[in-house]
Order: sequence, then C-alpha cells, then structure tokens
Amino acid sequence: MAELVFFSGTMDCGKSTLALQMDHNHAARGRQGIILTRNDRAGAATISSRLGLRADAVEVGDDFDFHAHVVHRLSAGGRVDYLICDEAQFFTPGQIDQLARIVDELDIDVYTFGITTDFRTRLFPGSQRLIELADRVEVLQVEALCWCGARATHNARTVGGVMVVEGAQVVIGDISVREDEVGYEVLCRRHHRRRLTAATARAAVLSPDVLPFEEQQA
Ligand SMILES: Nc1ncnc2c1ncn2[C@@H]1O[C@H](COP(=O)(O)OP(=O)(O)O)[C@@H](O)[C@H]1O
Ligand SMILES: Cc1cn([C@H]2C[C@H](O)[C@@H](COP(=O)(O)O)O2)c(=O)[nH]c1=O
Repeated sequence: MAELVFFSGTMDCGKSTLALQMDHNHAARGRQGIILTRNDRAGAATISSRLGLRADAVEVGDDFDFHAHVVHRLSAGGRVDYLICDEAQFFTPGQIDQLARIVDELDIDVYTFGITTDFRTRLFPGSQRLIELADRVEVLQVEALCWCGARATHNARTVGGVMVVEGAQVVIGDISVREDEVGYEVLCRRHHRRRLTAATARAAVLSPDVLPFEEQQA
C-alpha cells in the first residue's frame, strides 16, 4: 500500500541529501519517480544538498496542482511510482491534501522532506498539514548540533550573527552566510529561548560584564 511520509528535521540535518538518495535507490530498482521542490537555495527547478549533489526538479508554485500533474503524466502514457517532494514546508495545505489524494487514489508513494517550524518556532502551514495527514513522520537520525553540543531542535534567523524574531515567515537563506546577510543557525531549545547564538555566546564570554567580581573591581 502506498504511503505519505514526512521526513522532518531542522535545517542542515540532511533532508535534501536523503531525498536524493531515496530517488537514487528507487530509480536503481527501475521505479520511476518525479522530484519536486519549492524555493531551493540553488535556484528554481533544482534540488540541492550541501554534500554537493543536485538534480533537476519540478518547481512548485502556489497554483501548482500535484494531482493534475501526476494524472496528466499518467494519461500521456507515463509511469509514476513515487514522488520526492523537497522543501515541503513551503507547499500550501491544499497541496498537501493533493499529495494525500495521490497516495490514496493513485496508489503512488509520496516522500516529503522539510523543516517543521520557522524561526519563531511556529509550524509552517504545509508542515502542519503534513503532520495531520502523513502515514508516518520520520525525524532524521543525523543530528544537527547547537553550538553548545546539544542536539539542535530549532531554527534561528540571524543578522550579523544576532538572532532576530521579527520578519516574514519565508526568507530563503542558508546557514553560514556573510556578516551582513540574513542567515540561519540551528540551536537547542534552551539557547533558542534565550536567543543565544554562537556569535552572541562568544561575545558574552568576552564581555567584562561576565568577568569574576574581583576582576571587575580591579
Ligand atoms: N563538508 C562536509 N562533509 C561531510 N558532511 C557534510 C559536509 N557539508 C555538509 N555535510 C552534511 O550535510 C548535511 C546537510 O545536508 P543537506 O541535505 O543540505 O541538509 P538539509 O536539506 O536538511 O538542509 C549536514 O548536516 C552534514 O551532515
Ligand atoms: C527557519 C526558516 C527557514 N526558512 C528557509 C531557509 C531555507 O531556504 C529553507 C530551509 O532549507 P533547508 O534545506 O532545510 O536548509 O527554509 C524560511 O523561509 N523561514 C524560516 O523561518
């Protein structure tokens, strides 16, 4: 029986790598799939992994209809055994319903990959719908780490290394960016709550405010 699976995790935990590996493994056994994504950092109609792999993909926009796309392929004589859907947090809730319909009515496996929560720890609408509808939610086993060494569970948005909490939900970006760019950093919940990024933690250690009491008196 076909399944709708949501592979989730923080940024930089290997989701796109896994998506490309799954496509490779299925294709190697003669199965035919379609790779789809939305707003990949590498550009439109591309799925890219930080390990250097990339592949062409179908770019999904707000008006894209997954069910119609697959039915069109099948009607044209194509075969579709599975879908790989990266950056699924950016899909609309309606599109996630279309994916569930593809699984149930066309018996096609749908593997989705995405982050669950945004920089304010709120669920993306697409991820929320996936959690509601998926047959399985799999948390990736490769742990992204907070600067303190604990497992990173949350995504922070940063400007010049400082965590920000205002702004649009969607801003395409990467971890490790230039000082003046909007970037992201994965943190454990404790440090996300305290807005303590690697840069601000380093600055706090160097600040005279945290020197031992005697030294401040000197
Ligand atoms: N130079 C490297 N050597 C080994 N592994 C790396 C290197 N760069 C990145 N990675 C791995 O790739 C992961 C990010 O993979 P990616 O698929 O781009 O993540 P995601 O799609 O979840 O954001 C990192 O967590 C790390 O495990
Ligand atoms: C937390 C957060 C992330 N994004 C964007 C930033 C990246 O372009 C993607 C996540 O990509 P990855 O392959 O998982 O690293 O999402 C965003 O738009 N808003 C956010 O709050």
